[in-house]
Amino acid sequence: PAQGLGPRSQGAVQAPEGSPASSPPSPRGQVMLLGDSGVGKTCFLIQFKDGAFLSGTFIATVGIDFRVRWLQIWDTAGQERFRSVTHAYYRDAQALLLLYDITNKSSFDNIRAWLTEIHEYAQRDVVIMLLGNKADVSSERVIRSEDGETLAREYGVPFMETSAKTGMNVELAFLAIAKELKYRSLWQPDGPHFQIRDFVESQKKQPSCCSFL
Ligand SMILES: Nc1nc2c(ncn2[C@@H]2O[C@H](COP(=O)(O)OP(=O)(O)OP(=O)(O)O)[C@@H](O)[C@H]2O)c(=O)[nH]1
Repeated sequence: PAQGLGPRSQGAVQAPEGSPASSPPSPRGQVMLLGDSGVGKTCFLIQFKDGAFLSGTFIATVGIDFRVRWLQIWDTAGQERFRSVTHAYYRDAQALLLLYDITNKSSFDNIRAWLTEIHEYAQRDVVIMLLGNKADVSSERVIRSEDGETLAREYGVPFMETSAKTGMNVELAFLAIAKELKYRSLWQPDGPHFQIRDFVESQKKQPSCCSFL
C-alpha cells in the first residue's frame, strides 16, 4: 500500500499516553519505517501489530508491553514523491528501521542514499537498524546476507534479515529498539550495560534456507 501522504499508519500502535493521534508525535519511543517503495514496510508493521496478539512467546509478550507503553510506529511512503513530507518527521524519530528487499538489488543499493538522508534530517543519536526483508523468498534472493552484514558494519548499525510474511525477526526488531530506547531513557553511569548489536546478534534467527549464492 503506497497511497497517502508521508508517514502513516501511526494509529496501528497505541500512542504513548498524553499523545493524541492528531497531535505532533511524541519524541519518546517514536519509530519510523523507511526504505524504498515495495520493500515491505507496511507488511512489516502489520505483521508486528497482528502477529503479536497471536503469539505467546516471551519475546512477543515483552514486545506487546513495550509497544503499548513505549513505541509509536510510523510507516512511511517509500516513493520519491512523498519524500519531502517524510523529511519533516525525521527529527522527531528516536529510532529508524531501514528496510531493503533481498530480492531487489536497487532497494539495497539505495540504502546508502537513505543513510545519507538520515544523516541530514534525523537526530544525531537516532537508533538505526538495517533490515533485509523478504528473507522467505530464497529462490529470488539477489542480495546475500553477508552483503547486508558488511554494509551494516560499515555504518555501525545492527542488521538482521526479516520476513514480514513469516514473521521472522519482526518482533525482535521492535523489541531490540524498545530495549535500546528504554536503556537510554534510564541510563546511569554505573547502571547495567545494553548493546543493541550484541542483543540482536544473540537473538536473531537465520532464514531456514540460505543455499542460494
Ligand atoms: N514474500 C514476501 N513478500 C513481502 C514481504 N513483505 C512485503 N511483501 C510484499 O511486497 C509488496 C510490497 O509490500 P508493502 O508492505 O506494501 O511495501 P512498502 O514498503 O510499504 O511500500 P510503499 O508503501 O510503497 O513504500 C507486497 O506485495 C507484499 O505482499 C515479505 O517479507 N515476504
